[in-house]
Amino acid sequence: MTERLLVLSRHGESEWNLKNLFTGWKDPGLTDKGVEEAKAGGRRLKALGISFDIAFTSDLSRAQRTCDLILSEIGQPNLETIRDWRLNERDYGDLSGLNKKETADKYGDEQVHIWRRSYDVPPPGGESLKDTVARVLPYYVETILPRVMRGERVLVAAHGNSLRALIMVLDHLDSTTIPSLELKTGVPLVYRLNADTTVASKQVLEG
Ligand SMILES: O=C(O)[C@@H](CO)OP(=O)(O)O
Repeated sequence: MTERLLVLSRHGESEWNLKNLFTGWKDPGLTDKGVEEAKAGGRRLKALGISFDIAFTSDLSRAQRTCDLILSEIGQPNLETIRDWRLNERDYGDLSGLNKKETADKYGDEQVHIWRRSYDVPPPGGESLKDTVARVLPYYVETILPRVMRGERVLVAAHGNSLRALIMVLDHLDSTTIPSLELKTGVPLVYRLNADTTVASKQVLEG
């Protein structure tokens, strides 16, 4: 039977997650805790006997490092890995590098929540989640999904919002339910798909 395994993981905690800064396409590295989170995710996958045929990650180092750490933990350090900007974090535009708390103090909690979690309101000069779906989804459908459907076991190590964009489609969330979906750093989500590409099962590998 074809396995159709798709594992998604947000990167481990980054330096800017720790400092509470809007990150987007900026490229901070992982903190020590982030490294540990990524390794722990790898260990949980290993404990389930999961291994991969191909990995995908973004153009950003926090996701690439997370991908490498997961693959090392499961004993596949040299696995073919494809990097693509379409898996990048949502571009935070003019907010990139600003402190989230200070920005909320300046513009109000409600406005900042709209910029952070609404479906179709972009932050100034940046991408909305809808814009992010518009680049992540074609990449998923054209490049990632065909591999899953032919039985390759696929790892995607990416970002909070590029994965929220993908999960919105996989889990049939809409613009009213997506705002409450939060992804923890370094926690792998194990999806198994049906022959019609819908989700057969989903497991959250939390510690
Ligand atoms: O700063 C970012 O790029 C993201 C992820 O850390 O922030 P948010 O929680 O607002 O989606």
